[in-house]
Amino acid sequence: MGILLKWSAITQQEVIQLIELVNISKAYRSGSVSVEAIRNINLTVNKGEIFGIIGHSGAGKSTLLRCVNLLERPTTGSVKVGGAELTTLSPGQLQNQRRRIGMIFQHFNLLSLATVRENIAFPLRLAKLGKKEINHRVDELLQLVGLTDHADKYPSQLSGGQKQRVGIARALANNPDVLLCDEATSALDPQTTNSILALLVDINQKLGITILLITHEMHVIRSICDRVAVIDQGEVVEMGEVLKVFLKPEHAVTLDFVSQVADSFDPRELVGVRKGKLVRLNYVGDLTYEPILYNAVKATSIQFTILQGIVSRMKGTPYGQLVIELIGSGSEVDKVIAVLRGEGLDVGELT
Ligand SMILES: Nc1ncnc2c1ncn2[C@@H]1O[C@H](COP(=O)(O)OP(=O)(O)OP(=O)(O)O)[C@@H](O)[C@H]1O
Repeated sequence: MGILLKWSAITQQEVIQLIELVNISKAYRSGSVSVEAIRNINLTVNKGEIFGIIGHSGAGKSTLLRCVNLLERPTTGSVKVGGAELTTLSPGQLQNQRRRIGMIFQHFNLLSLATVRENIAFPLRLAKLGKKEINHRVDELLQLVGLTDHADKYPSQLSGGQKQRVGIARALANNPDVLLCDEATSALDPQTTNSILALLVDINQKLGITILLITHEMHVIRSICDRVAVIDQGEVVEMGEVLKVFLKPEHAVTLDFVSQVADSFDPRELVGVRKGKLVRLNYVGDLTYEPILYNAVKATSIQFTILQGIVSRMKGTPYGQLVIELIGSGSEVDKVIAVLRGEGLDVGELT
C-alpha cells in the first residue's frame, strides 16, 4: 500500500520514549562569571528514531548532547535513558549505563598509535570480553562499516570518511541502544558526508539503534532525521517532525536554517506586485503526485500561475510546496481553496 498522508496526520506509531531530558540547565563557571550554556530544556527522543538538534555555533548543542551521557553533568534537571535516571547513579552504575550509549565525534577521536582493528576492539577490552569473542565482534563491525580490507591500517592511513567509519564501529561495539553523534560529518566533504549519513540510516534501520545527532547543517537534518529541535542561545525554540518544520518554519533561526537548503527567494516579496490571490500549498505523501490542483480549478474559470515550487522526497516521503497565484473572482478563489483543503492540502493564504 502506498503512503497516503494527510498534512494533519503524519505517521503515528507506537511511541517508546528512550531519552527523556526534563528541565535540563547547565551553567559553566569561569572565575566569578557564570555562562548558562543551556536553559530549561525538555526533550524526548523516541526509540528507533533519528532525532536532530540544530543550532548556530555557541547555541549549546554540544553541551546538550554531552548531558545525555553525563560527559557534562547538568546543573539542574533529569536525564533518563531507557528509564534509568543517570544523574543519581554511582560511578560504577553510570559506567555500565554508558555502555548502552555509543558516541561519535567530529574529529573522530581515534587512538593514533592503534590499528583500525585495535581501535574498534578497545571498548570490548574495557568490557572484559575474551580474545576470541573480541575478534569475532570486530570482524562483524568491520563488515558493517565496510572496512574489512583496512583492518590493519593506522588512522593516519585513512581518509576522513574511513576514520569516521572506525568511530562508528567503535561506538557500536557494545551493542548500544543509542548513538550520539557530535557533528559527525562536519569535517567531511559533501560526498563523504552523504555516505556517512547513509551508513547512519542503515544502522538505524537494520540494528534499530536510536540516533541523536547535533549539527549546524540543515542538509543533515533533511537527509536523515525524523524529528528536529532547533536550539538558540541555550533554549529550544522550535521542535517537531522534520517535514513540518521544514515546510512551515516558525522561528527566525529555523527560517535561517531552512534557507540553507531551500530557495532563498521569499514569495512574500510578490505581495502587492501580483494582482491575484497568493497561496502557499504544502502537501505530503501520495498527494504529492495527484493532479489535485488541476481537479480543483477545472470546474471553475480560475487560472493559476506557479510562482515558486519544490517537489521532492524527504527520507523517502514525497512532499511538495508550491506558491501559486489564483486569478479569478473572489468566490471562485474561495471555492478552490476549500477544495484543496478538503483534499488534505495545507493551504496558507499569503494575500
Ligand atoms: N567548558 C566550558 N566552560 C565555559 N563555557 C563553556 C564551556 N563549554 C561551552 N561553554 C559555553 O557554553 C555555550 C554553549 O557552548 P556549546 O559548545 O554547547 O555550543 P555549540 O552549539 O555546540 O557550539 P559549536 O557548534 O561552536 O560547537 C557557549 O557560550 C560556550 O562558550
